[in-house]
Amino acid sequence: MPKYSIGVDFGSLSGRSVLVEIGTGKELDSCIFDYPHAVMDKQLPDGTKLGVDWALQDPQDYIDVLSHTIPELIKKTGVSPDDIIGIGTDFTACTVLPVKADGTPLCFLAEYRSQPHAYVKLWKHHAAQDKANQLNEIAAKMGQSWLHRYGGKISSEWAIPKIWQILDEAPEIYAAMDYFVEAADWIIWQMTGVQSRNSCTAGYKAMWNKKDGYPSSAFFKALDPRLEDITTTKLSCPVTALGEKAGEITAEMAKLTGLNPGTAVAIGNVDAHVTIPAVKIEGTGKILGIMGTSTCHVLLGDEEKIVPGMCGVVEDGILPGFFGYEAGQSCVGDHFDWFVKNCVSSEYEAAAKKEHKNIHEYLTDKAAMLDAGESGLVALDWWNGNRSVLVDVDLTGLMLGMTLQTKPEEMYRALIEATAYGTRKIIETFIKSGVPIQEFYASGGISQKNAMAMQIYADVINLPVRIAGSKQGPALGSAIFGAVAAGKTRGGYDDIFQATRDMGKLRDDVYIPNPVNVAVYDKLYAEYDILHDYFGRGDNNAMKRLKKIKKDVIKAKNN
Ligand SMILES: Nc1ncnc2c1ncn2[C@@H]1O[C@H](COP(=O)(O)OP(=O)(O)O)[C@@H](O)[C@H]1O
Ligand SMILES: O=C(CO)[C@@H](O)[C@@H](O)COP(=O)(O)O
Repeated sequence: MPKYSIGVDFGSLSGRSVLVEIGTGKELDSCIFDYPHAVMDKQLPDGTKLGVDWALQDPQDYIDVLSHTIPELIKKTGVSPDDIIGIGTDFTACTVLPVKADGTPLCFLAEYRSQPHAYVKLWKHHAAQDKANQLNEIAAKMGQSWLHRYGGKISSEWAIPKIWQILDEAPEIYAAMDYFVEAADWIIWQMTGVQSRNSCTAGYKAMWNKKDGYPSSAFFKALDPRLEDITTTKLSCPVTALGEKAGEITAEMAKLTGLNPGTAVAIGNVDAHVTIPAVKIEGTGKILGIMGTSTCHVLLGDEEKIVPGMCGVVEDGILPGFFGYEAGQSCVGDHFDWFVKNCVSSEYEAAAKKEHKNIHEYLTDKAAMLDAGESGLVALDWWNGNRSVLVDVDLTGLMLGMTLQTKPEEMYRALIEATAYGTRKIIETFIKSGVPIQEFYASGGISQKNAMAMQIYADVINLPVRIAGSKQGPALGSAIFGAVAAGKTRGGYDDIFQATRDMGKLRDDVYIPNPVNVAVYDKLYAEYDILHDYFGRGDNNAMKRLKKIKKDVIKAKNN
């Protein structure tokens, strides 16, 4: 009798569950649940206004993903819960929330319902940039040795800038929280009844290291004396390595999901990192881009190398025995989404409808008729800041070369190309720093939906591009970890590498660079490079000045 594992992928706007056969990786079915509160970036449900660059979520939506998708999956597939032996989950990160000692989120308590700082701060909450700047300055001044593991700069997306923002702006929330936890770990807590912290988010997002632990209390004290004991209070909890079992489904969670109590639950994981086994990567030289709303790049290395502007290098941070590297682009599909929502005429909308295409497909088909370089456009991919290699969320978008003849499909293509240039910058930085890369693997929505974009990536980075065999890369990866949590004696695996070989999937087709396009894109990339350094490395801080003017005006308007 085959055994099964469930993988649940908690994305930025929805959660997806997939039921997978252990041993083959065959996906029987999947279910999706859109978060009712989506991303709160303007106001809370009661109308409380949020500031510029805020992005919050309501953790009830995560529980609703489990209670909707898992029973539906069991019903649709007809698989008996007796044969579902494991479950794994992955989350966006750093997506963090303040909770009480029993795991209750502060935002569930009536007294904090109108307090923005009581909610989940989503990974793309960028309002703690001033804290990140101060942290980076102090860490550099104090010669903190861990800073190099994060490419020399901590991002405002991460845990410490976010909790420091709470301490500064809402000290009562800081005092009221017993723990500050990643949503990746909170959901595991809800499922098993036990708190755990996974090595991936602790390592990449909270500066924890397998050998050295967290930065010293002297460092936290230098940030703010009130943070001195943070690692033994709000962050305290032993860190567990990926691939371990976190616990088992509780009776209460069994009632909610239809799973059997006692089903093995894998330790929490991150949507990008968890996808490595899903695409059969079990060694070095292959960089994986999870291309959706944003792109996260993950890669295995044999040694710890210092790579400027990477998000981090964490020992065992992706697979045991390797140094896991992460880099990323804060906005990829979001660029295209912004464009189709704001810059396409009703004439185009109507034409797309007539051809029974969605607007992305319509624009892509038109853009695919163009040759590389034909539009005369070049864009910077910073509509949501720059995560790597500049690590600066205050950078903004730019498109150069527009004329009265410029068409929407040309701009759409220029935005796709810009994200490919951003990826090339990241790849070149890794290679220059001694981390070898020979192939690009792609997973996530865009890798499945847009063949033109994938060919552009192959041409811009001049590397073969391989595509994930599953439309649900992260969820499949989570299910693989779920099978490992169950263990061999229950019908799963003891070894993540064997599970990867058996259950990971890649498509047979490969995008091979076209030499004619490679030559044109080399020239365009040279232009991108000049603009990248001019606007991104301080020669011209116009983007920051504009943002400052905007913030001041909005603040005055709201007062
Ligand atoms: N055909 C397409 N070509 C390019 N981008 C697309 C296309 N269809 C949707 N997108 C973009 O893909 C993103 C969603 O990616 P997906 O992987 O499904 O979600 P998530 O990042 O939330 O996991 C959106 O930002 C959307 O703009
Ligand atoms: O930053 C990370 C992982 O480190 C991602 O979780 C974050 O970019 C969100 O990814 P999505 O684009 O929503 O899939």
